[in-house]
Amino acid sequence: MSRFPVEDIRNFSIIAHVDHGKSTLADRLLELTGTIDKTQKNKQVLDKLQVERERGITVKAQTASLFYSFGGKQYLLNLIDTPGHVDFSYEVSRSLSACQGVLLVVDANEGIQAQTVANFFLAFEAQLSVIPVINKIDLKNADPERVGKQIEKVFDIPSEECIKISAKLGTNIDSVLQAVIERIPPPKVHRENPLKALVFDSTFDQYRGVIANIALFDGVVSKGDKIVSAHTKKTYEVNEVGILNPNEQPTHKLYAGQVGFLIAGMKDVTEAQIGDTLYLHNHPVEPLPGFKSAKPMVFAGVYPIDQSEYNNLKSAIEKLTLNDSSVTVHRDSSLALGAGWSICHWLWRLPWPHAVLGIQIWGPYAQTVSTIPSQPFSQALKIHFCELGFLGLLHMEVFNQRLEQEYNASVILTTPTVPYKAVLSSAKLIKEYKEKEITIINPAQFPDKSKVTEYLEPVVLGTVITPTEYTGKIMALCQARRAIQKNMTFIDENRVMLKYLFPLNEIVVDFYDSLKSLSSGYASFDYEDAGYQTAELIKMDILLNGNIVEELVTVVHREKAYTVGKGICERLKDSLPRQLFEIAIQAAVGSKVIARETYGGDITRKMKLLKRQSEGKKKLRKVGNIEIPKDAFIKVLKTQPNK
Ligand SMILES: Nc1nc2c(ncn2[C@@H]2O[C@H](COP(=O)(O)OP(=O)(O)OP(=O)(O)O)[C@@H](O)[C@H]2O)c(=O)[nH]1
Repeated sequence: MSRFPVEDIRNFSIIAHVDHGKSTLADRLLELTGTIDKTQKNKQVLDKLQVERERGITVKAQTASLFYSFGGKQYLLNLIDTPGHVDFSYEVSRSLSACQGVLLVVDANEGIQAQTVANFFLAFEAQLSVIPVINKIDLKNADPERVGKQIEKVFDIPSEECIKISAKLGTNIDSVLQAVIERIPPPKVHRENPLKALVFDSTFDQYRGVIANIALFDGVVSKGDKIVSAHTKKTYEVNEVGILNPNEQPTHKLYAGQVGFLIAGMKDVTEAQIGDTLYLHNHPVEPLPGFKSAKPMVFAGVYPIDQSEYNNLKSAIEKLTLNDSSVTVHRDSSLALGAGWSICHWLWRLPWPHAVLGIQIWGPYAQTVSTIPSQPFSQALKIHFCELGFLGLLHMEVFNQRLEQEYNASVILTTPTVPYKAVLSSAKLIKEYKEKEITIINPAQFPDKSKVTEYLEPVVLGTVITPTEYTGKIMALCQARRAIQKNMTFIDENRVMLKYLFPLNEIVVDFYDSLKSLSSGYASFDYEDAGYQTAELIKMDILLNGNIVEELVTVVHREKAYTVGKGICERLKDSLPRQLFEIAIQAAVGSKVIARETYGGDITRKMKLLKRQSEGKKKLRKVGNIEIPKDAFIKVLKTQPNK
């Protein structure tokens, strides 16, 4: 690695809207530089995760070092592939911190999309050189001239600077590599200074422990060096360093300006914080600024399907969050089960009185009972779960899929919620929470209106880019989601860019799907955090035969209470098994019932039971003898309340 002086190194990323061809371009760059074999028919080599290959998307940024000869010199080009989806822009900005320039890939047919705009500004704000690349020029409908003009209009980059390529056919890939060398500056680093390395990513390997991806800002690191983590102050001996080519390839040393991996006996997942600075023992340095921690936008409870698997799930989550640090574990909690509902959730085949006598049940129920851990009964009646924060819904789904595929953990995710806030007026509550403004993630903790000055909800600034013919429908959709229009710009004669301020809650579940379906898939969407706004929020209870079902308490905007309440009641009705007697399912705000479904009451069977009815019915109603299937509760929580 010493062959490469700093001026012969380029660190760059590829950024683009989803599906515009980043990974395909990365494959071609890898082939052209001989990093991978052309004949292997490699496809998306950098998409290593199973979920990435299945979904055809990149969720995790990957790094590869390429060697390229140009003008009689060999260059070391470090390519960092990044995800394109809105939920993963956190990975994008992390990747950018290790780069000096980017290739901004735009589809020659689709043109600039919402994520193109978002990604461009991430790079622009980081003061990186931007090389526009118009891809897919082989497509029948490709119009690179039009896209070039869009780039000039929206990003102020002269259209002559655009490189027109077909990543699929390998057309003009050479010009891309040459532009990387000519237009991106080498990193500004000092090899003679003591080591200063940024951990910009890390993964956990069962056998080798933590593998950190590092970018060296100063100095040199070699196998055998003693290094210190600025974050934990722990000292380690470096076992292995090397480059990613794209698989790990050990080298003797890594020098400032280079990017590679490092293994140093970090066993615990908490030891390799992304954003940490590593330095040599006895040569402390000023740590690099690190990264802002990712801000979760949606929260969801994660339950193991089998409660006895809870500890395994917890450790799988710990490992996966090391690799995907944008997931925050908000709460590792347990919900004490009170009402008959919850007990039935556990012992769903048993009617309530049996559950009370739970420990003494034998015979046909023995199987069910044995799923209760051998703890005191009160302990057994707890559902253990983790509440996790995600950057968005796709992020949540991908995390779930990765837990299953990479860690063999089967989980159930509940409907996502957003973090609301309340400004407290009650002195007692302020004392209890030790602050005036509290964030509410668990709806059960939503303070009563009489105890607050105001409620606040998170808002985002959304960008929609669409062909003009769908503008009317999209505006109506945005309005129905309580959004406020901020701006409207034509990016060419056929496309318009709309900016709206959205309550996050209104877009978090199904907005993207609705937008796609009413624009036949042509509109694109992206959003950025825009703080909080005052909102008329209310807490809504769901009652079964007059008993509040704790797990289904939700916070909704006053305007949406009826729709959401009705939806939950209907879904609950559909999820419960047939009942002999009538049960009321109600949605209520305070003491006011706003939606109601009546359910059950099988007439023929009822007739037969008429004689016994009166007493029995009363008893059953009183104790809420509802046999609730295990998945009913989950179905209701899982299904999207806004639909
Ligand atoms: N016709 C044509 N298709 C292309 C070209 N480049 C990529 N594609 C196709 O476009 C689709 C998306 O390409 P990817 O490389 O996966 O796109 P990406 O931007 O990496 O997508 P994400 O990883 O999901 O963000 C694939 O079906 C590619 O085969 C091209 O130059 N021409």
